[in-house]
Amino acid sequence: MNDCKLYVITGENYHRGRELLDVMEAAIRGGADIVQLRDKDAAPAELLEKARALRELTRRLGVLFIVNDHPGIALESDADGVHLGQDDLPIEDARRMLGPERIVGISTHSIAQARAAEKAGADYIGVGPVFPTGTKPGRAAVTTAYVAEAAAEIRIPLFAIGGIHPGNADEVLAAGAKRLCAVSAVVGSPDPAAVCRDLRERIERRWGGGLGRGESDGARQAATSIVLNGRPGTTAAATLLGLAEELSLGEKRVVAERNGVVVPRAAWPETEVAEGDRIEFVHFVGGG
Ligand SMILES: Cc1ncc(COP(=O)(O)OP(=O)(O)O)c(N)n1
Ligand SMILES: Cc1ncsc1CCOP(=O)(O)O
Ligand SMILES: [Mg+2]
Repeated sequence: MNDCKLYVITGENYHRGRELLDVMEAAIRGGADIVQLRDKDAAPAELLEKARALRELTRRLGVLFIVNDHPGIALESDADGVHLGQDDLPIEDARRMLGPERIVGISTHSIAQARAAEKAGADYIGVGPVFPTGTKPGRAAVTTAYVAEAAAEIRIPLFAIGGIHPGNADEVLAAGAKRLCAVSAVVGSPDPAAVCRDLRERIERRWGGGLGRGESDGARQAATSIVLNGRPGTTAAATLLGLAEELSLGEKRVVAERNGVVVPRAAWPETEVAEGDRIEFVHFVGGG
């Protein structure tokens, strides 16, 4: 998940009658590369149904999918991971439930919480709310001072969150955040794709666009620029198999195309991923 830059969280109160999947697909097509299902109102069965639908969408479009608050739903929907709050299940317990491969992220509101999260093995932290926000009413803003403090010290990826929109994103990036997260600015917009494009461009203008997969915040690895499922990106993978594994697709029923030609799975290990390749992974749907 190290190369994820723009995290978009669902917020159906903001969707203005639009379908959840349509809004989130627009966000992903605009540049969101990690998506979270956050729904405080849905009953468990409805939440699971939404999680499964978002899992299918995110897999088809090649982005990560996280479930807020509910490790059990994350497992049942085969999500990539779970996001925990400070008052939720401890990281160690979530890790035991989800195993070493899935992502466990946690909200932090102070440098002490960030240090504890890193020590406990979190894969990423949320840092916020940076600004006051109607999505978390009554929660004090941590300000960009905490963003700067965390960015200077914490080695796992951090996503700045809370009241972030194109008009203030540069301030958050200038404080040291390399990754942004938003709810209302994206899903409340009539054009979620345009807002995501704007936020992504700001991130890339500040930090560069070629952050490779597997890169830690401290060290850049060699990266190959490719177009993956229609979106420009980079990979550190040398082969199609490596790329599929990076995307957690190694075991999945997907068809791969490289530059318009279908590549049989048996040939993935020796099919090199080269600069400028157009690669599509298509989720295989259907029975029989
Ligand atoms: C990426 C990200 N960061 C922070 C949060 C907030 O989580 P939490 O503090 O548990 O609050 P709720 O979202 O559960 O209201 C998040 N969901 N995602
Ligand atoms: C869930 C959450 N956690 C900290 S701030 C926040 C809300 C972010 O929503 P918005 O981007 O609409 O301010
Ligand atoms: Mg929570």
